[in-house]
Amino acid sequence: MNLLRCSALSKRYGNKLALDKVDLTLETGSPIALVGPNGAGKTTLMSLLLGFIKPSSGDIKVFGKQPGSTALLGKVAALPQDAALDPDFSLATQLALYARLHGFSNKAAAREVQRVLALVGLADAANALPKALSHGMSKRAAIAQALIGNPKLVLLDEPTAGLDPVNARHVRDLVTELAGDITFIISSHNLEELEKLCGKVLYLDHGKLSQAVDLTKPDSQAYLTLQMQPCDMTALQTQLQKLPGVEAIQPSGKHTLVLRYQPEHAGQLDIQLLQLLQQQQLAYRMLLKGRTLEDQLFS
Ligand SMILES: Nc1ncnc2c1ncn2[C@@H]1O[C@H](COP(=O)(O)OP(=O)(O)OP(=O)(O)O)[C@@H](O)[C@H]1O
Repeated sequence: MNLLRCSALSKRYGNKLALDKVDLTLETGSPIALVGPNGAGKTTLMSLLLGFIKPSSGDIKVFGKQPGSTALLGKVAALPQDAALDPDFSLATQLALYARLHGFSNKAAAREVQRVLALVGLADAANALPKALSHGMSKRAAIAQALIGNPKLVLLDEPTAGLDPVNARHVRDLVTELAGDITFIISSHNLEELEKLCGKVLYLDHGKLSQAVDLTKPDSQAYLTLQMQPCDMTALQTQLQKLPGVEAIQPSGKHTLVLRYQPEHAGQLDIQLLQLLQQQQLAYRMLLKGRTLEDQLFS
């Protein structure tokens, strides 16, 4: 199903061009990452998707409709980065109010609150005040708010920023669990996390959509990423270069090498590489077919 279609979408604030003729078509499905340096235009694109602001020129359609139109009411939701509930009213009271605003009756709103709180693992905290919640619980409560009414598209802005590893994982698991019913667009600077969660990565830079990486497809060229235990990386690189089919080797970080090879060698190269490490009595930490998202975007 078509999720989003932008054609020559531009947004200008005064003389600042925040989005510059973005053409983009996205289908519903696995989570989509939106990455790019500070000021690249990510929040602007999210705000356009939600209908909070209007394009300066070009066109944008979400599920075939104009963002902000009544046809999209309840279908599109967002978790802003600094989302916060009123500290002094219980979760149940506030979420019920949001559910009422979505058109639920009093009774249905109470059921909806229970449903979304259970989804985020906060069923027991319905009567808690937001000021009594940990940062991780507050984030989950804000996600619960975004899930009211069963939206089909949910935009998450830095959903795990500032969370400890356990709570961050909880949020990631939640997104993975819900991704069958909801398409998520996640804006984040955490590439490792996005790699775990997303099927597609959009890279914005200076308002232009400069790359779109499909993580569900193998790298178009053949790569292996080898992460070693500390060893003489220069000597290892010389050895690896001699393996049949290896075209180029690029260091990536202190103990990691990215090998580009001729695709016809895909069947044997990883085995030959492991044999070489065994002969040399070298220990590796990880051997990955393909490249990390960071290497795909920046090398
Ligand atoms: N209301 C505004 N008025 C003027 N300029 C703005 C406004 N909002 C954003 N900008 C500018 O537009 C550009 C894109 O901003 P945007 O917030 O969309 O980037 P971003 O990719 O979300 O950045 P970050 O990663 O820092 O959140 C920036 O140069 C920013 O300064």
